Amino acid sequence: MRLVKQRITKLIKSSKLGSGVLNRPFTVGVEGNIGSGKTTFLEHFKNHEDVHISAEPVDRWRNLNGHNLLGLLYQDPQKWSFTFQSYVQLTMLQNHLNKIEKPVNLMERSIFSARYCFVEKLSRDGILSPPSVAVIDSWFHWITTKMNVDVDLIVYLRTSPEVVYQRILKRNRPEEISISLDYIKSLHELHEDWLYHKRLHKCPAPVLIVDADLDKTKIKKEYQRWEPNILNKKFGAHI
Ligand SMILES: Nc1ncnc2c1ncn2[C@@H]1O[C@H](COP(=O)(O)OP(=O)(O)OP(=O)(O)O)[C@@H](O)[C@H]1O
Ligand SMILES: Nc1nc(=O)c2ncn([C@H]3C[C@H](O)[C@@H](CO)O3)c2[nH]1
Repeated sequence: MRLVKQRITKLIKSSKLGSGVLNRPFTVGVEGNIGSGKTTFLEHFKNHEDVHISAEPVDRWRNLNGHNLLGLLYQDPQKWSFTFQSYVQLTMLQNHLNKIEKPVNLMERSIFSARYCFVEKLSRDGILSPPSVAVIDSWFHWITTKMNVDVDLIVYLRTSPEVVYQRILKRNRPEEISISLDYIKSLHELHEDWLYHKRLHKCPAPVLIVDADLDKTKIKKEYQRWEPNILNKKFGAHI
């Protein structure tokens, strides 16, 4: 309760731009590796009257004025990763700032995982050059200090790389045919450092850990276990 009080006080004191401080719903960031089940998790909540789903804007990344930026990224990351990350940062910012009427906003990923997991990976691999990372970071810093992109809770769909890799193969998204198990393992370690060990970048909110390796037949109970924390409309009740 003390933590919630602190966050409400921070919201009231915060003079951030963006959607204002008191008309922001209880915002939950659903994070996890590729194929960890984020979309499936959101499906579980999508018919709840108090919940708005902010899906990851993958369709926009696959068609920006006819350009499939996601496809270009995976075909030639050296050439297209800056272009792609620039557009990811814009579209995720738009998701954060969307005017939501409902008390709970469930976001699929966030501006934070784009920076702390994906950009981090591209930077460490030397695919994004230091000047490119510096530009992305400059935008990220301005956005996260001047705009109201706060998240109140993170749900981390924690998985094993081998499990999600099989799911990705089975789902067979055309752009993802070049994804390797090594890439999935690296993204897993970055999620773990950020959300489990909390030794990478600062964590923007408390983290709930969901065992997302559980198969579809068993995972519903795991989702239901966390409903009270996620449907925390008391927090968002003031909008
Ligand atoms: N618990 C589960 N058990 C088995 N298969 C699952 C489970 N959750 C999701 N899947 C399957 O794995 C694939 C990826 O699931 P989903 O699209 O929900 O993941 P995601 O995290 O949204 O992926 P991405 O990061 O690529 O958007 C889908 O084919 C889905 O049906
Ligand atoms: N490079 C990169 N940066 C991001 O910020 C990012 N966010 C998501 N993705 C990829 C993962 C899935 O293939 C697909 C759907 O999540 O998009 C990203 N890829």
